[in-house]
Amino acid sequence: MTPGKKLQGLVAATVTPMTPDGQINLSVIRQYVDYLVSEQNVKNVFVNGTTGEGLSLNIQERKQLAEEWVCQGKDKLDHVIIHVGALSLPESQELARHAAAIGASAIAVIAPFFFKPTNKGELIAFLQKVASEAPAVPFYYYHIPPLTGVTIRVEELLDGIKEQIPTFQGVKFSDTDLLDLAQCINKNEREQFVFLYGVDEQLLSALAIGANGAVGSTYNYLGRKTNLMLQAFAKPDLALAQKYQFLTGEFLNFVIKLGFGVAQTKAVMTFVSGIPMGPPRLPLVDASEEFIVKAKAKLDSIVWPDGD
Ligand SMILES: CC(=O)N[C@@H]([C@@H](O)[C@H](O)[C@H](O)CO)[C@@H](O)CC(=O)C(=O)O
Repeated sequence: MTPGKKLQGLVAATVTPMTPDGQINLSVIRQYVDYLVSEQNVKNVFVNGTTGEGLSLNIQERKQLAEEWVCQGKDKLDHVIIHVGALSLPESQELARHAAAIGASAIAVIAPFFFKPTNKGELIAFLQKVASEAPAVPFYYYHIPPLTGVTIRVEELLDGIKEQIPTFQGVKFSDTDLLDLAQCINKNEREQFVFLYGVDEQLLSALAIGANGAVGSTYNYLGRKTNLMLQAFAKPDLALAQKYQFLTGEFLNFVIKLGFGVAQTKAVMTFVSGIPMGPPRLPLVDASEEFIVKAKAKLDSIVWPDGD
């Protein structure tokens, strides 16, 4: 890992490999790291998040996964961000201390979503209690209202947050409310915070507004293509960047209509990378054979601007 290197560009929201009988499968993580770096040109990972089924794992499993990613990512990955959010504050704090002890690059925390914070003060109080357990580790708020139901606007959250959470580094913004994102970026005049966008099918819009990078599930297997979109945007060659966004959108639009979530991401990642990611954990169920056949045919049919 590269301490001090600014987090930008793509971050793969990793899936959690599992054995056919549903145990976490640490043995393929080394291969997974090598695949992301060499085949997808992605050198940052977000572990135990939504795609990683973090909230469906027990504390022990989450710690083992965090350790394996940090260990295998050493000298290969730039950033290993560990999601340590949990419904129970002491569990979240324990995971934060653990992430700090193993040398994670950063931690992130989702809003608690059973008993939900109802205002900014309650949410910040929870985040602060977790962040303070890892006082030397950069901290990200993981905003994903479609799943948490916590809709407190990030723009509001940012005011004065650094005073309460000195390690606050930025936001993983997994929402379609680009007005909120734009207001956050507009407030970030001194560029002290990092905004990583989490809705892969509309990343280009977020880049135009000023997002620094992205965390998402598709960067596991479309990282190389999305990196080409980032390059085109930076050039700037907007028409080329749009072409990449339209094509990833075409794939996602197709699979979303079939029913697309973490189980399906595991299946796609398995057939694209050749690494067995295994089944998801209940209540999620395996992607159907029909889904796999159709998704593979769709992905194979796409002709990318780089000729692939
Ligand atoms: C709801 C959801 O799973 N969103 C994904 C996206 O990458 C999503 O899979 C993609 O945009 C396709 O819809 C990420 O934001 C989640 C994520 O980064 C994570 O796993 O922590």
